[in-house]
Amino acid sequence: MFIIEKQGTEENLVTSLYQSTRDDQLHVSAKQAIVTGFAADQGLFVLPDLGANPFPLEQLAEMDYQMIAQAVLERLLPDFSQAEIKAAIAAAYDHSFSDSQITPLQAVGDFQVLELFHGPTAAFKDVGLQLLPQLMQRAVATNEQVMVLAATSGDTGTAALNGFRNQAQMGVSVFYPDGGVSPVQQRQMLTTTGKNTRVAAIEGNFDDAQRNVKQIFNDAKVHEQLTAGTRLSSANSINIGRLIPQVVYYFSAYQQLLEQGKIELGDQINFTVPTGNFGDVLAGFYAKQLGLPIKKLVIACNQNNVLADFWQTGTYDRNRPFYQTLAPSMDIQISSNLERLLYYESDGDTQLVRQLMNDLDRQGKYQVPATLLEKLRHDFASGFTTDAEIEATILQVFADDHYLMDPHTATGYHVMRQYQQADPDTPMVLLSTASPYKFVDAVADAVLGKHAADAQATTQQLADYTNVPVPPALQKLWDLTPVQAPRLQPAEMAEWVVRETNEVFKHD
Ligand SMILES: N[C@@H](CCOP(=O)(O)O)C(=O)O
Repeated sequence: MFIIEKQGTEENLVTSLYQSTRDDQLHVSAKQAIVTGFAADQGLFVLPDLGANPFPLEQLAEMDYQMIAQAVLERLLPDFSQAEIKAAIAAAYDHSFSDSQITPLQAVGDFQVLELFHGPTAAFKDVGLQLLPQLMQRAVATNEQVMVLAATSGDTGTAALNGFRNQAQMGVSVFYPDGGVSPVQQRQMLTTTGKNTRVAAIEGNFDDAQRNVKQIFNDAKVHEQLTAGTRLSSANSINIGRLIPQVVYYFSAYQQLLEQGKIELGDQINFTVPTGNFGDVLAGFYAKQLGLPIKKLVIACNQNNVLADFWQTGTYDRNRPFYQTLAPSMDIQISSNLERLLYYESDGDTQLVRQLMNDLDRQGKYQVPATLLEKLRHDFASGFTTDAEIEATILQVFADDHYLMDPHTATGYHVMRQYQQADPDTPMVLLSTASPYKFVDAVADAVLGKHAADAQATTQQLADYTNVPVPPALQKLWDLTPVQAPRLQPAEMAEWVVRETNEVFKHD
């Protein structure tokens, strides 16, 4: 079916094709999948056989981050040449991360934290969004231009703006829920500007923003009004080019555990992953399919615990109250990437996936067959953390281990400890998704019992008290002048995209 094999030449002659999760006849190449972002039938692009060409695990101990990335991308993006992948990786990671390991693994007390926040915007999204523009640049036709849309609950927005800012042939438009992101996240977005960047606040939550962005991709009227040669794509993890770079840090974590002598090659390990849109934890599933010895991926939700309930009951039901929590980047009820997992765990049953997604659209819920639920439970466990537990966790971990966690990482920590009661012996890695200074109010409330009226003052107080350094990008935030973001109704987004996209590309 799909041949994923190197031919020994610089040119990658592979013919594998991506397809939609909802239609096995809708085929595209990896490059098309990245430039398009989202399938025409509203499905997500998937490479059907992830395990066809396993990662060379026996070589992992000798690899640095860039080499691991090369091996992962060659397997998952088969129509990119080795040279294209190498150049994209170098451009993405050689200078923009403050740690040479890119995603360093820290031992904290009796557990390991994979720190994913050493990129330019201090969140894990940088890992994908430093590389996606480089991949897109090598995939887009020379006579075309791409406006990349991002719905954000805080972190994706800034990382997308930073990654795509001033990239030739590309623009980026970000939609964030008004009042639904932290003050630091908002300021980051409003100060990360370039001539091809646009930001708008929307009246609604992340799900409203994401739903409308998805509609815009396949809105014929929008496409008719765009300047000729303009395409739309996505900076969210629905874009396979955003998700695949995240697979790399699972291998990197394993490599660092080997290097530190904490495991031997072949040992199974667990990961706990705070997740909202399901991209981060799905990347772990991809790593497992490529051969990484992962026993369990533990999904950590905040009070918006639709995923935890799903794993409990087999029913995904978004008909429930939407909470604004202390972990706002995970304030999401429609976890888009779960669709990809349903595709893989049902052995590529596109008809079933289409049916479930139709149920979700029409009734706001779906139920999976018992056999599928069993498979999901085999690979994943789940749990959730309330705001009160997030605060208590931040305080406790700081008091016990002098490690300062952001609220999303604390969400993960709490669920990780619950899970470890059932499996205390398998080595566990907790993914830390963002710098605590992106959520200073919540972190200061937990550690200091209060926060100041403005986030800059709180940042200083927290840094003085904890001695944990503020990432440079967040330190200089307060010297920059924010732009004013328009406030849109979700129904106004399409018209705004047309107008701003044509404006961005009018001189190209
Ligand atoms: N949590 C994100 C929003 C959606 O996630 P993504 O991984 O699909 O971009 C955010 O903080 O913006």
